[in-house]
Amino acid sequence: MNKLIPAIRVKNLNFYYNTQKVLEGVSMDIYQSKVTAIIGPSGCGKSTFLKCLNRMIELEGEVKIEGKVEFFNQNIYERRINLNRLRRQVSMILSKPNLFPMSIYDNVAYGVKIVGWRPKVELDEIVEFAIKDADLWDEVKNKLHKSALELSGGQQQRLCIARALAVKPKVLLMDEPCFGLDAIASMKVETLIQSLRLRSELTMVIISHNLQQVTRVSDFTAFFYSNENRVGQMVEFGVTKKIFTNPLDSRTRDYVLARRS
Ligand SMILES: Nc1ncnc2c1ncn2[C@@H]1O[C@H](COP(=O)(O)OP(=O)(O)OP(=O)(O)O)[C@@H](O)[C@H]1O
Repeated sequence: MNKLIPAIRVKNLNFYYNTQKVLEGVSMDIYQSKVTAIIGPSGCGKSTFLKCLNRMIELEGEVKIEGKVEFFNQNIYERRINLNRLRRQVSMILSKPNLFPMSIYDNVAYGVKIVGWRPKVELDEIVEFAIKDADLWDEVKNKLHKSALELSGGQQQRLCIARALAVKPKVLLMDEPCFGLDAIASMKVETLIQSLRLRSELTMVIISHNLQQVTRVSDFTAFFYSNENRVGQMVEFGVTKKIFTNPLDSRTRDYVLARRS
């Protein structure tokens, strides 16, 4: 394996909703250009953790964060961080597609326009490239000005990915991106993740309950689990193949085996 460079370093992260502690002592590196999967039982704090990586968690209300999250060596919880810039560079794909009620074209152009004015030809090109990057071009090229909400669930999810790609993020956080999709739509999203993994500098973090999918798409896996006080911890992190064939911790082994059988 080539030298691994951390895009994000999480150092001793504790997280609270109000006074309720949800995550404790999470430390891990998320490597550049790799896919890291987060797995674990429901309620162990996977989504919460993901939202801490671009400060989306602060939209959840009264929250407290201790520890550090460094994005290319800068602590994102420092006061002077530009949140809009951070969330463009560390972009989030939710389990339910969250498109705007506007055209396919405008959805993808939206974030690009916020960053700054561009001539129409340039914008057209960015939109086309992003939709091609999201493996959706052939399906939508003749209806770019139709409502994005008329697309199927799987197409909407790939359009969300196109919208994120249009502003050239460094990291893509995906929270169960295939949730609720049928097998074919789910496979298309998975194929897209595979193709982004092969040909780009993009770093991806994906939460999935589908462990078969995790073994197919990820390079590294982190296993989260709630302790006896129902506080989430990262129990084990490693190369995906090792986590699934020879984990160190019995809790990881039990979870991986139970969900495979
Ligand atoms: N906005 C919120 N306010 C208060 N508590 C919350 C909030 N969101 C989540 N929680 C609680 O935090 C804990 C962790 O939730 P989280 O959604 O991060 O877990 P998860 O591992 O992603 O679960 P799942 O696999 O079911 O999506 C749970 O006990 C949950 O009830």
